[in-house]
Amino acid sequence: MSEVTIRTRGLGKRFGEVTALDAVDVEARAGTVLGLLGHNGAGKTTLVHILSTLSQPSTGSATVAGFDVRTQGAQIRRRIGVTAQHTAVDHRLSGTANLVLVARLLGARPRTARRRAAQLVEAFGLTAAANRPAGSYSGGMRRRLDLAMSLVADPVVLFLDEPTTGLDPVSRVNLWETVEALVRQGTTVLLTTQDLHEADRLADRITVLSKGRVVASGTTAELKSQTGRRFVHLSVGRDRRERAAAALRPHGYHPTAGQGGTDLVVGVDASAELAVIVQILVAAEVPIDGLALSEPTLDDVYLALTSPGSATAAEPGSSPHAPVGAS
Ligand SMILES: Nc1ncnc2c1ncn2[C@@H]1O[C@H](COP(=O)(O)OP(=O)(O)OP(=O)(O)O)[C@@H](O)[C@H]1O
Repeated sequence: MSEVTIRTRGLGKRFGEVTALDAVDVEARAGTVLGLLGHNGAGKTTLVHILSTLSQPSTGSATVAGFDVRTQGAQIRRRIGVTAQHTAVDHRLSGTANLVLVARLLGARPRTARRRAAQLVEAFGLTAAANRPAGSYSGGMRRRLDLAMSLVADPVVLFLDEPTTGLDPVSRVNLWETVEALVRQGTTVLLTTQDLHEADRLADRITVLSKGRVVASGTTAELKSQTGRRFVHLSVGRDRRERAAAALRPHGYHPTAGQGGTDLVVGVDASAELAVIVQILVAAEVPIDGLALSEPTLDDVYLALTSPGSATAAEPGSSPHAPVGAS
């Protein structure tokens, strides 16, 4: 088992009356991506600020790369890279000059700084534009440069705050592949994102924050199974939809209208219920043209965990569908 690179225990942060973080425990192992999800104001930025030593916790403890955020900030700052939502790129300087500047600020000699800048320019596919002012770069190129700038010092831990916001689909995938390559080389990434597809793709483990507290933590598969709900998608023909819904209702199933080729969607707690639903419809003499079982998506999980009255939101995926035969 690889070592733990980020660890918090009972971490709390208060701003006057506001409790931004309350007894937060998170953990990320070396060479993995920890996805941090949560609504606006959930406490994500506060947590990243504490871990990157921009602010001190009110209670609890945290270590990054084995160093204590309260007492060993300088050691931590030497080992981390931060890519924030507002890029650190100086638009007047060229890509190369931005990278050289960062390297020089970190204490590298001019020659070493130029060498590191050249390596990163190449690694991030910016060679052709390296000597142009960064202000002339596309959004995707600027994001790549920003990421390259956070990697000048070869950080052990990388904090990525919504790294692909505003990027086109191809640039997003390119950036994801870059992050995946870094992680394969051993970098630990703390990824804050509102993009659940991004979290699903990149994160090994996910922590969901709500109102400063951890409401769920685990692999995406664990979180998906935690919501406990799967969906049976039935094709029975539009004219038989009513009859099928009426047959299912007395058994405690409340089908909703499907979309596309699906006529009905039924939430189930276990895959085995698929057989039960089929038996009910066969007994009611409703022919089934097609059926499929779908897993909850990370969006479903997130909504179930964070929406107000999340017990009712435990019917993930059903929200877009109108109830059938509300009698
Ligand atoms: N410097 C501060 N002074 C007072 N309150 C603050 C301060 N910083 C954060 N807060 C409060 O702490 C809570 C958590 O904020 P934080 O910025 O960490 O949330 P977030 O999850 O990053 O939100 P977003 O997704 O909108 O960026 C919010 O209620 C916020 O208003």
